[in-house]
Parts: sequence; C-alpha cells; structure tokens
Amino acid sequence: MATLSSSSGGPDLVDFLHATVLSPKGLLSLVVSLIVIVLVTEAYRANFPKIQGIPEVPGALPFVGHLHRLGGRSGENDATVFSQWSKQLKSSVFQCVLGNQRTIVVEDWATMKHLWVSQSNALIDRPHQPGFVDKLGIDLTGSCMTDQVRKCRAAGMRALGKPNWHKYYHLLEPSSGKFIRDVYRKAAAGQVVDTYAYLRQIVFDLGLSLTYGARFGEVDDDFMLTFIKSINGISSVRSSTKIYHHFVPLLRIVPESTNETIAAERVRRKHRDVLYNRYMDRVNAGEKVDCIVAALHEDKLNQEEVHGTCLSLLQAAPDTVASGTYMAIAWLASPEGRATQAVAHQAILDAYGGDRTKAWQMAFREEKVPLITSIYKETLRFFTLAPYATPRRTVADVTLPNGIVLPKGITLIMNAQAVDHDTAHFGDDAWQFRPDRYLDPGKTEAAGLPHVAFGAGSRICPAVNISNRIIYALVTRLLLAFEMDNTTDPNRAPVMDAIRFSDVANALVAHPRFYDCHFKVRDAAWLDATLANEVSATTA
Ligand code: HEM
Repeated sequence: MATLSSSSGGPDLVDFLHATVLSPKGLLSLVVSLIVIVLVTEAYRANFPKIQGIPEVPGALPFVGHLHRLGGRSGENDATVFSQWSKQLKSSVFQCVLGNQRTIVVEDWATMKHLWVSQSNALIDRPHQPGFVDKLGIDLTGSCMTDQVRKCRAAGMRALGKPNWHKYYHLLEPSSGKFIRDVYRKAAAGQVVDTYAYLRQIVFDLGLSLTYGARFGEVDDDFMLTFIKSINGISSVRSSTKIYHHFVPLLRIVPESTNETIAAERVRRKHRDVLYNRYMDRVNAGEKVDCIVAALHEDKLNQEEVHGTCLSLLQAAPDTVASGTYMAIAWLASPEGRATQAVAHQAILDAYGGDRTKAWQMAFREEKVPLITSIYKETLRFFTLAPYATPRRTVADVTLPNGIVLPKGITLIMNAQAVDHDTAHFGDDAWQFRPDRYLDPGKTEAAGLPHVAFGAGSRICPAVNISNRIIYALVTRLLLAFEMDNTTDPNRAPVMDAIRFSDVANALVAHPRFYDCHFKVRDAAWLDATLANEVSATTA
C-alpha cells in the first residue's frame, strides 16, 4: 500500500498519485465513479423541479419517469391512463415526468378554459421532441411558434379559410358523389360496405388539390397508398410517448438503430417531389394552377417553407376527417341511432321545403340543418379523435385557477378525452351520445367552444371549419341517399364505446376499428338522376 513517507511532499506525492488515482486501476475507479455520479444525477433529473401544491403521480422510475406506463405499454391510450391517475390522486390537475420533461396534465373543462383559452398566448409553443421534429423539416403541428412557423401557419390558414371554400366545391361535390355511387353499386349487389377508404380518399384528394394542385383517382391508387402510409408512419410518432429516445436525453447518446420517422420521411419526400415536379411541369406549360404552392410562391416563401406548409396540411388531413365522418355514420347506423336517421332525414327536407335535390346540391355550401350540425359536433366530442390533443409548452408563466404559478417552458397536456366528457360541464350524460346535445346551445356553447376535439386557443386546429363542413355535407348526402344499418356480424360491427372505438393506444390520433354497414337506397330513381346530374355538371 502506498503511503506519504516524506513531509516535504514533492516526489512522494507524485509517487502516491501514480500509485493510486493515476494508476490504471485508479483511473478506472475515477471514471466509474464519475459515470455513477452522472447516472445518479440524471436518474431523477427533470427540466423543472416538482411544483408545490400540485399532486404528483407516484411510481416514477429512474431516467424514464412515468413513461413506462404510457405509450400504450399498459394497453390503454395515454388519456385513459391520465384519467386513472387523476382519480387515484383525487385531482383534475396533476404532474408527472415524461423522461426528463416535467408535465402538467389537465382533466377538467374549467381549468382547460382558464389556461388554453384565457391564457392562450402563453401556451403557443409545443414541447420539443428531439429525434422526431428535427428529422422532418418544417412541421406545423410539432414545432414551437417561430417566425417561420407563424408565417407558414398563416399561409395554411388562409388557404383553408372560408373565402377560399368556393374553390373546393368542384372537388368535394363530385368526389362525394362518386363515393355515394360506389356505395350504391355495392349495396345494389347485396354487399355490405366499409366506407373508411372512400372517406379518406375524399379528404386526401382535397388535400392534394389544395396543396400541390394534384388529384388522384382511385381508392387503391398505389401512389396514394404509399404516400398515406408514409404520412401515417410520421403521424404515429408525433407527440407519442411510445419512443423512450424522445424523452430520455441519456439514451440519445446512442443513436437509434432504425428510426421510423427517417424511413417514413424519405418515402414522403419522394412523393412530395413527384407532386411538385408535376405542378412545375404544368406551370412551365403555361397553366395557372390554383393551389397553395402557387400562393406560397407569391407570398415569397422559400421552397422549404412551401413544402413544410403543404406537408403539414396533408399530414393532418386524411384520417381525422375520415374518422369523424366514419363514426357519425357508425352511430346513425347503430340500433341506438337508427331512429335519428328518420328524424334527421325529415329535418333536411324541412330545411329545403321538401326539395331534396336542392338539399343535396347545397350540402357543402351551407349549414342549414341544426340537427346535422349537432350530430357532427356530438360525434367529434364523444369520440375524441386526438385524446390528449397535442401537448403545449408555455412561453410565459401561467396561473392555475387556484393561483399556483406554472413556470415558463413547462409542458402542459390537455386530456381532451376527459375534458370532452367532463360531467361538470356537459352534465351527467357526458358519457352518453346525445344527437341533440347541441340543439340547445345553452352552456355547451358558452365559451364559443363546443368541445375540444380540435384543441383550443392559440394552436387550435386551423382546419376546424372546413373539417366540420365536410363532415356535415357527407352525413347530409348519405342520409338523403340511404337508410343505414350496421352489420350484425360481431367481427365487423363498429365499437360504439367512447374510448374503445379506437384500436390505437400508442399514438396521438385515434383510429376507429373498421366496420361494415348495409346501405338501403331510399329512392333509386332520384339518386340515379342526382348522381348523373352531378357527373354531367362536373364534366361540362
Ligand atoms: C376532424 C378533423 C380534425 C381533428 C379532430 C383535428 C384535431 C386537431 C388537434 C387536436 C390539433 C391540436 C390543436 C391544439 O394544440 O390545440 C390540430 C392541429 C392541427 N391540425 Fe387538425 N384536426 C382535424 C382536421 C385537420 C385537417 C383536415 C387539417 C389540414 C387540412 C388539419 C391541420 C392541422 C394543423 C396544420 C395543425 C397544427 C396547428 C398548429 O400547431 O399550429 N387538421 N388538429
């Protein structure tokens, strides 16, 4: 054993150091000790200390915090797990830690309104998801509100705004007519129909047209299917808690062996280039193509911004609107909903003085039947498609209703599934589907916010109005054309439960389980003539 043998220090101290700390064994112990210190410090390090006065979910693990119980790992979606925690803690506001991200979860309407609506400007950022958003280029939904994102969001909102809707009728009307014609043909052949792919195509077609001025014809078009697959690959990761790398900084020292986002982004980019090149060919041939790319070029956005805006819209469009319409049909065609079909059909006729052709023609152009409006709002509330909305990050201190201050930079999650079923706001029947809930505006409309399916406040979905109108029109046209009845085959019947309607437990956006429906034409002669008129009007 080495000892300090001389009081003068000098060489003896050096010998001592060489024999201990600087020896290979000593250096190894030093490195190991440092690693242990770093690991111990990292193990429970969060970006913010615990906030006093807000209950915290017990059972955080080192490094991952509460992530091990989220991301579908327990078989439930995050919103459902949040509600279990809220019940356990007896508090509608609580804190948990996602990797190193201290996160406040809000479960009730009143607190949601106090933060997301009344302090909207302070909630304008998104938490950074390293390993995801940095692989995508500009991504409106997943990015903080930089000047560039603000510019792109404004351009997207302009394109989706009401003054531009007249440009989209000539797309939506024939594509919905074609959808109904296909359903009609199958029904006439005695087949049940799963409408999902048709509905998605209508919305995706609209998205392609309003972004790159493109259009794809058939449901099984290979190009469209691979493009949608890449889009879904990206959406399945956005704001999801399924990938530990996105939340645990230490894990990012080791690169991910395969990154779902990078793979999907490569495919998405290839498709984007095809669309863009087709657009440029048309422009170079002297055609004036009316679409966002054209408008954005005029707005002097650079190419990255043009593509970022277009892809962000395409990314969000197809499945959300399709799923909303799909669940409205599922409810109307359920034993519980069938009586409402007759009432809604009559309400449409009444609104147009019995002229069903006029009702058909105006379906996309005006919202004249309050019961249909109520049905689509109730559908979007009841089957909340983005169960935990999209997380936010504060850009200034905000206060809870009880005065507790949440610091600038903290992550906030609105449990939209819980907020949309808050009995204190919607009443004791919040977990029941009531088609007429929004006929009596009363308290449900008090905030100008019927539900939070589209989020709320500064980053609310920019496509709220156009999405609502598309669902309204499709439901109206289907009711005019058919009586609908879900299959009784238990393997293909829809699931009508407000949580279990979706099979997806590990992603931001729910996806309804597929189902089949019987469609019985109400008046074949009228439908034949109406569809024929629409086709000839489009081709004229
Ligand atoms: C029923 C249909 C839809 C639902 C339920 C829905 C839901 C949502 C939700 C919950 C958010 C987050 C809002 C927040 O943080 O408060 C969002 C954001 C967004 N949605 Fe939608 N959406 C739908 C349709 C669409 C469509 C058709 C488009 C595009 C054409 C679109 C584009 C976007 C974009 C770009 C954002 C990001 C906005 C931002 O972060 O600033 N959405 N949507």
